Amino acid sequence: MGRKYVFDFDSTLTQVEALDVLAEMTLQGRIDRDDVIAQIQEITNLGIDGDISFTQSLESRIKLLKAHKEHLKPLVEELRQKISKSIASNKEFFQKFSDDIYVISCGFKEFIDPIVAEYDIPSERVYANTFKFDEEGNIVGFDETNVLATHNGKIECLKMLDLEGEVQVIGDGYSDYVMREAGIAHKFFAYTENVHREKAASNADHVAPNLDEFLFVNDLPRNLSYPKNRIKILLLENVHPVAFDNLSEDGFSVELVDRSLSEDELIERIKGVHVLGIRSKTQITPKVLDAANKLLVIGAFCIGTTQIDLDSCKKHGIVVFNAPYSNTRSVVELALGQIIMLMRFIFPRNKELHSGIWNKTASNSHEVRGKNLGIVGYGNIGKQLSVLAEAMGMRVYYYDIEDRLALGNAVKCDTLEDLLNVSDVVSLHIDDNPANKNFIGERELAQMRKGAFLINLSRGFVVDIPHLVEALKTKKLAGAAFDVYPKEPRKNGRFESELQQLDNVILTPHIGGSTEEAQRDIADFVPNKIMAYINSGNTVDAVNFPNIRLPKQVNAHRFLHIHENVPGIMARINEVLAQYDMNIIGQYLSTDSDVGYVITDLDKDYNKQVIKDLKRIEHTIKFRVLY
Ligand SMILES: NC(=O)C1=CN([C@@H]2O[C@H](COP(=O)(O)OP(=O)(O)OC[C@H]3O[C@@H](n4cnc5c(N)ncnc54)[C@H](O)[C@@H]3O)[C@@H](O)[C@H]2O)C=CC1
Ligand SMILES: O=C(O)C(=O)COP(=O)(O)O
Repeated sequence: MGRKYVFDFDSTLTQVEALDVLAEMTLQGRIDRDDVIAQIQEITNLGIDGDISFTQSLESRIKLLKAHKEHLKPLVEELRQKISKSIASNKEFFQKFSDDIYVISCGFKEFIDPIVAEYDIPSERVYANTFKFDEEGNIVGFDETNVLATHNGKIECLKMLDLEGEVQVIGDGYSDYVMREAGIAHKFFAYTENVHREKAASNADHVAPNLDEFLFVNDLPRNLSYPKNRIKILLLENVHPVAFDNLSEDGFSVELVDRSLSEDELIERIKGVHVLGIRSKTQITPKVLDAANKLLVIGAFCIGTTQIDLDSCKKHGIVVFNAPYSNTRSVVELALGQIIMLMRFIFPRNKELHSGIWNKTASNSHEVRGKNLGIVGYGNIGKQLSVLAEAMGMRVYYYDIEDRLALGNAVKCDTLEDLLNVSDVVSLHIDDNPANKNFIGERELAQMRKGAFLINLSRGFVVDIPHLVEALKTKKLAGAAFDVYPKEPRKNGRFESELQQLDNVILTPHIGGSTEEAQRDIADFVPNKIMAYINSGNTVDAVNFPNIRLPKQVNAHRFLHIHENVPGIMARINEVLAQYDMNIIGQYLSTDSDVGYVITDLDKDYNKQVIKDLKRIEHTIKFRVLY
């Protein structure tokens, strides 16, 4: 005996409560509009949660509404735009199971019928109230003889229907749950895509954050093979809240942690996590990756990626993205500020004055105009600094191991020594490659001008700190500004460094890229990359993986196969597909020396056994099905 599916309408099939929308329309232009809308919403909620009788709730709302027949057409138009997202994307289910789907709603047939008709639910399977109109077409009441106008009317309604087979109820409210409580329905799915009502959720057999989850649990035809709410995302290190919004709005289950986690903590937390978001502090080691049984992608919500073992990630089929541009401007602005602060000895003056000492002096204070700025590492940050520093009248010299075109009037130095010899300020912007450890050591410090300044906003290990301390103490250098350190704490609290208490040394706690603007931009950039990979397999801009931009696939399944790059895998994949008579409508391959990434788009229906066979192909690292 088949199953029957009983759907609620308001806030389940649509994102909204239709009577609230109607109120917005009818009350337009009235000065007490906001008050009346608030009253209506409150009454709606009281009714849904069963705190007042439904008839009472309906009567009061209709009275406040003052609606007219003519409002119904625009109302339906509006509701059409407000179909719940996962309902709209699973139209096929409604079409295929049309005979088994019912709507039982305490709303009104006048607006429900036209909406659900588009989902192949005919009027005779829609059970709802009907309006009463006066001669002028004003809505003055409702058919009071309808059971759905009474308290717990849904129970009576479903009883009268006397449906055969297992009855499943899908709705957002307690008034839907009561059908299950009364024993007429067999299962109640609390539908939370639009609103989470605790009273319904806590009583439900299953909480369905969307229709994908409901269809998945029942193994029914669906648009997504795996519901997004089952994809777990763990975001560490206090990433900007917009990242949470972006990812949860797309349907993922997102958890936030405001600090970095140690290896042991991460090993504990990473199980079952599909997407991990980190910043510069979290170390992703092979041990962490071994524990990451579900991990598909890591988002570095920063520029640097050496905290991540990129090769191990690749071997595990884990794709890594970063945000290479979002915080560059913020770093540049801080560097500019530090150049001025250092050359004017502002921090020593500031410290003196805070401790009650007035020391007005021009000694050693200089304008930055006409001074030589040496930029080491002429990449995204170095180049921007070059342009802005020239705008302040500085003469820019730069050194890079790669050939980099000079911007403006900047002068390229052939050797680091040339740059160090000529610069009044040296600013380090080389990348976080471990080969850059102690890049500025005793010899390089000796090559700097007497009385020069050193700025490091790149990575702490790039400078040999004991030798720098020596150079500062002996006054070889007149000052330094450091934002990064060889050892940085995982969370806010105590910090110790040999650079503390030195004259004219500005210390900041790795905040070069920590501005609202930069973090906000990263919170869009990285989630977009993550979503593009999870939702369609795109790896454009991945830092450790063959890059591939895929076309949007409509009406097809997409198989993503990651394997070790050894000869013959592609042929094996296609052999398996041929065995199952699968029609390939598109196939894309991208490889690097270690891995191959094959994406195959196929006609709709397929034998599930094919997945097992594809996973069994030797050298397979990961396999995933989309749609
Ligand atoms: N303090 C903070 O909050 C932030 C720090 N950073 C750090 O800033 C640094 C620079 O970032 P981007 O400009 O985006 O990197 P980038 O990759 O665009 O540029 C780095 C440049 O350094 C050059 N380079 C590398 N090693 C070198 C060497 N030994 N000698 C000379 N040149 C060398 C590269 O060829 C490249 O042109 C990175 O280490 C990054 O992690 C980035 C953002 C925020
Ligand atoms: O972007 C980078 O590489 C940085 O150093 C900034 O890191 P953060 O996001 O502040 O941990």
